[in-house]
Amino acid sequence: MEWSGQSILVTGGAGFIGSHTVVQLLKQGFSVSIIDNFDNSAMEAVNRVRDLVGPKLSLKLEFNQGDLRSKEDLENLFSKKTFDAVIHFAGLKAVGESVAKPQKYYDNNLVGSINLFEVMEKYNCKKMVISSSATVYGQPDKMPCVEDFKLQAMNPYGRTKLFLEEIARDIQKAEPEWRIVILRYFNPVGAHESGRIGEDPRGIPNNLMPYIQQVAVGRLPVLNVYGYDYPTKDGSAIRDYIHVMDLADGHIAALRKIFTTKSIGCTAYNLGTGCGTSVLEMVTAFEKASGKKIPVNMCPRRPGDATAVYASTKKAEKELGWKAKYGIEVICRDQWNWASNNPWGYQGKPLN
Ligand SMILES: NC(=O)c1ccc[n+]([C@@H]2O[C@H](COP(=O)([O-])OP(=O)(O)OC[C@H]3O[C@@H](n4cnc5c(N)ncnc54)[C@H](O)[C@@H]3O)[C@@H](O)[C@H]2O)c1
Ligand SMILES: O=c1ccn([C@@H]2O[C@H](COP(=O)(O)OP(=O)(O)O[C@H]3O[C@H](CO)[C@H](O)[C@H](O)[C@H]3O)[C@@H](O)[C@H]2O)c(=O)[nH]1
Repeated sequence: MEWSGQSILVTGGAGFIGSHTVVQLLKQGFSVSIIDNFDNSAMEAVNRVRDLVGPKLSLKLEFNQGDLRSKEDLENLFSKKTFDAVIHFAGLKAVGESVAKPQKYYDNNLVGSINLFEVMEKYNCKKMVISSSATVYGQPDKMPCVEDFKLQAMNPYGRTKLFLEEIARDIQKAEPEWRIVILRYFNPVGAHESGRIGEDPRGIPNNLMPYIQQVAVGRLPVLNVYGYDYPTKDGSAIRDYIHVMDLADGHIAALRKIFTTKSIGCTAYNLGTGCGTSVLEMVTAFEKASGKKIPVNMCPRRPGDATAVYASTKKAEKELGWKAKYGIEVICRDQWNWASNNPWGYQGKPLN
């Protein structure tokens, strides 16, 4: 079967990873429909995706404001158009908020996903790429994380990802016609090389890179480094930071696999680089890329954080033919390009 030129529904396509993936999908010749409720994104991101791909490819992009928790919104979409596959990004992702408001996370991430499965089944669209996370490995005793490790969630957000994976496996087992690829992202960072689209979190960022970025542009005074007594080379924790454009290409590789492999079943792949970088190494790399000093405040460990998490990349390399191209220098260069051109994100100026 041909695997490009088809019609793809992207849930959460206005968000950070979704917007970058939509650019790559359009460039590869796919037609794209987005559904997003702007819970954590803005129309400006979609407008900029259109600018980046140009007027001709923009004709192949359709935006629908809608919520996966509303079956009516999904019915409206599927009854009007035939989709060859769905890439499912839509979801809430803040670990701390999920601990404080677990129902909100189960409702949004699981009810929304179950609605999506039901409507896809009804309209006989049974090919899907799902966003999961390295968080489903919990705190493994061995590194790198291999796809067949025991899965274990540490908080409500992580449980929504783990349950979503299990739901997908059960549905595919019951109805073998489904072809599903689950992608477990490690730490997605960086931005499109144009500096036009990037990550724009609401409120004070929880994650390292957006926080460093906001210190560099003067929105925040100092970076709190959570943990300086880990058993690592410099005492700070280690993660596998992956460029969002590498991730976007990983989704194209997953689609190719789905369209060309009848027997794919429901298969999970790590999307990471296989390289670990410490918090302090990342600070130094960002200072070098930006020419800005990032003041740091050494703090106690953040509860629930692991010492070191990085991916085994062998399965994705072998079976998807995909490998990350970019390291932390390019990540920091592109993140700084986005930050310096858009110090206040898509809103353009501080919100009062
Ligand atoms: N960024 C990360 O660190 C990371 C790591 C691992 C996994 N993930 C997963 O990848 C996916 C994408 O993450 P992201 O970083 O692009 O997040 P994001 O918040 O930037 O994008 C998610 C998008 O989904 C939309 N959305 C949320 N709930 C919705 C709903 N019910 N209906 C319609 N739209 C809805 C939001 O408005 C947003 O545009 C998420 O499922 C997330 O859990 C992200
Ligand atoms: O202001 C900050 C923010 C983070 N960190 C440290 O930086 C490292 C990375 O933290 P992030 O919050 O950026 O990322 P995590 O690895 O904790 O988790 C992220 O990536 C995971 C996948 O591995 C999950 O998807 C999770 O939901 C997502 O938040 C951690 O050691 C953390 O303690 C700081 O020192 N200061």
